Amino acid sequence: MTDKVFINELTVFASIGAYDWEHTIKQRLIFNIEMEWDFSQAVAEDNVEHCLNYADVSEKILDFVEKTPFKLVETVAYKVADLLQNEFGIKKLRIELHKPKAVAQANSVGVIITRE
Ligand SMILES: Nc1nc2c(c(=O)[nH]1)N=C([C@H](O)[C@@H](O)CO)CN2
Repeated sequence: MTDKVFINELTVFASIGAYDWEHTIKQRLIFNIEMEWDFSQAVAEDNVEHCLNYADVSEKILDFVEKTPFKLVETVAYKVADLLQNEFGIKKLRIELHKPKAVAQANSVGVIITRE
């Protein structure tokens, strides 16, 4: 049995880009995240204290990414994965990170990483 908490289309305005001009503006990044979590204790007690609280996870990501300048989307994805594993004890996760409009002919581009 596998239980997962997900967050879809979490949107952050970040200082992100490989080129200097990109750091004179804020650009949109969009996260889709899946995190494995055993629900059994939260369900047994029907208690938010034992769940992986998606509001807390979202707030942590928004705070970190809004405050930190990055060059590559790869770096953002790796650092957010580290943050979630260290702060929340999440063992397995998948992060899909979109940078919309970075390529004019594409809706979005980005990266996908998994941690097992
Ligand atoms: N694999 C990547 N390719 C590119 C990145 C990136 O972060 N990862 N970034 C850029 C530029 O910042 C681009 O988005 C702006 O023109 C180019 N390629």
